[in-house]
Amino acid sequence: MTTPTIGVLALQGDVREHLAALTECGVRAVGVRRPSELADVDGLVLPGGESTTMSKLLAVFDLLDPLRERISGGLPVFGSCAGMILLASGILDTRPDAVHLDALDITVRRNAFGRQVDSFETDLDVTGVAGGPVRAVFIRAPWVERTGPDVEVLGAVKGGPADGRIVAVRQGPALATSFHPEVTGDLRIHRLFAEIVREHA
Ligand SMILES: NC(=O)CC[C@H](N)C(=O)O
Repeated sequence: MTTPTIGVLALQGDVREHLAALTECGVRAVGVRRPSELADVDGLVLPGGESTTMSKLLAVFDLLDPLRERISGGLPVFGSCAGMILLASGILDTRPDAVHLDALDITVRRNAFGRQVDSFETDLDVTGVAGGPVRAVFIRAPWVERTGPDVEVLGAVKGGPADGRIVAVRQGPALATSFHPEVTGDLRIHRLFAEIVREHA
């Protein structure tokens, strides 16, 4: 395949950081705000930010139906933090009208790590990521409370009050992390996603 084009949903959240990380991975990285832009990408990153705000903006920007269609057509997607929440099939502790895109057969709990530890960092082994643990940065992050039979658990917290909580998952072309790989300068998660995009092209 020629260089894949990977979009970053650019409605809200840490769009620039994902665009920079993807560009460093050698793919063409573009912001996606319109259905025509969505139609042109080989994969899409849903960034961290605020999932209920992004839910509303998806509808305002007429992206909800086209995005659902592309996901059911097998578009590779990577959601980090709020992006993971949007990709889930079930969401706990959210607004009743929050959007779930059903790309992953998981139930997530929003803001699961609690207020005292709203933000923290830890080292995490991630299946499929070679070269040692990933530095995982959690910012008012969700965790995964249920995984369906087709979901592969790629990473879970080790130690502390959240020991064993699932924070990285994959189901076919859909990848999600509770944490923010775009803020650490470690490109391995973005490279993994770029590989998934190439495989599915
Ligand atoms: N850093 C993040 O993406 C936080 C997610 C946010 N707590 C939400 O519920 O959408």
